[in-house]
Amino acid sequence: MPVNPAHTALWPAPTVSEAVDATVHVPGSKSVTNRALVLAALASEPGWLRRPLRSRDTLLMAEALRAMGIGIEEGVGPDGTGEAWRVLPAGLHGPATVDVGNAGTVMRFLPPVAALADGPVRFDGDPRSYERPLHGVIDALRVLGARIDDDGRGALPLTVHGSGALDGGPVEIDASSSSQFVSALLLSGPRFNQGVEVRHTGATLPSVPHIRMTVDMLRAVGAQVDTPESGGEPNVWRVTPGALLGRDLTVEPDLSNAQPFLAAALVTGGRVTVPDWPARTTQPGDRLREIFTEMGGSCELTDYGLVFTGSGSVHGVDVDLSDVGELTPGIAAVAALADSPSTLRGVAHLRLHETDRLAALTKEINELGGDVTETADGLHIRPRRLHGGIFHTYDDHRMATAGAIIGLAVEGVQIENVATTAKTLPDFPELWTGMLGI
Ligand SMILES: O=C(O)C1=C[C@@H](OP(=O)(O)O)[C@@H](O)[C@H](O)C1
Ligand SMILES: C=C(OP(=O)(O)O)C(=O)O
Repeated sequence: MPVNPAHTALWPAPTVSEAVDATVHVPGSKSVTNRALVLAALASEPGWLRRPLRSRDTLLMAEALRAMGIGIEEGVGPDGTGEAWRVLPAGLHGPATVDVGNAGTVMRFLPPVAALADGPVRFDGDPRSYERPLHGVIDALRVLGARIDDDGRGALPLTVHGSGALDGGPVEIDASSSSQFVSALLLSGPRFNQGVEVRHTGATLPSVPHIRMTVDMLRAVGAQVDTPESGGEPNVWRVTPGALLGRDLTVEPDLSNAQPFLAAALVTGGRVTVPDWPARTTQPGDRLREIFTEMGGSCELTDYGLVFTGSGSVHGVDVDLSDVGELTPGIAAVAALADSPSTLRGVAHLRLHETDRLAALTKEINELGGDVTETADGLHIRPRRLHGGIFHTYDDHRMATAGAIIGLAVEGVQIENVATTAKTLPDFPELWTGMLGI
């Protein structure tokens, strides 16, 4: 297979000797944008998405919905300011083909949508997408009445033979490998004939805030959802069948993508302001206020946004990241530069993310002279003096941003394929050098 030059290109990560002092406008949330697209597509009237994230994952979602017949017009908003997408719901059609890339949200949220289409919808994606868990969605849809052809591994590639409607009803799943199984079934649930009742039977459940995000966004478009938090049984979510409203939704900045910029303030003893940080949010990135404070910074949340200030010292942490797994690479990078060891727990499922993130972080930090060991469910990180070298990224956007954090403090770090950040943050190199005033 020919090697894509972008995949081997090296980006010299800038090193700084002075404290960073910058304001960084972080683009919209991937998780919110892709949920909003699905909900708007399933609504019974047109809707708007303002400040959507425009990245590989969200463009794949938009393209997939278009392939099934939904209108999505990219342009400026009704008041003429800022990017806004108009979503025009329509009957869902097959035959259609969906490229999921390596987007968990696309490969998991769309098979239930495809089950509502009136013909076959073929799903395919990057080689890594074949390895990422999808059995929870496939098995559940079969129980709920869908016909799906796969190669028997419970993974991509596959075809959902939509018949225009799905019975729905109760279903048990083990979502211990991805919270997105639960979110996927809930998002389309209002359009199933009997709604859906999802019962998680596994021993652990990662990324619970992302399930809350799904529930909040469903309720915001008029769905009735019963949850463990609203007095229901533990690990059971129930969605009542019903029409969804078309809304005008403004997407919050992606707080997980704010992480490298906040980390820059922490590592350099500087200050970074992120405008429009929401006062209340279900995004897991909000936990950074607490975790990075424990690691040596301090923060102030104002009407303008979040001001995060480093103290000049970086401390290790012992933290359970099961709720906020996508923050692990960035926390590991900061922990490798700290003045004491760290233990990151509760994230065994990261072995099945964009890459095996526990193995990748261990290997890449150790190749720069670090001392990281994998545990059954996380990492032990003992800081050491690091040196330059190539930081491989394995087509993982968060590996690239983790390498850039280390590069701030360690000369000669070269990030392989920084373009992989386009998955959720296409302007990363420009935002990074802009923050550093380069
Ligand atoms: O629903 C979502 O938007 C996400 C849920 C989480 O997935 P897992 O539960 O598979 O970790 C998270 O890691 C991912 O980045 C986004
Ligand atoms: C795990 C992630 O993405 P995905 O939505 O592809 O699961 C992530 O963004 O860290």
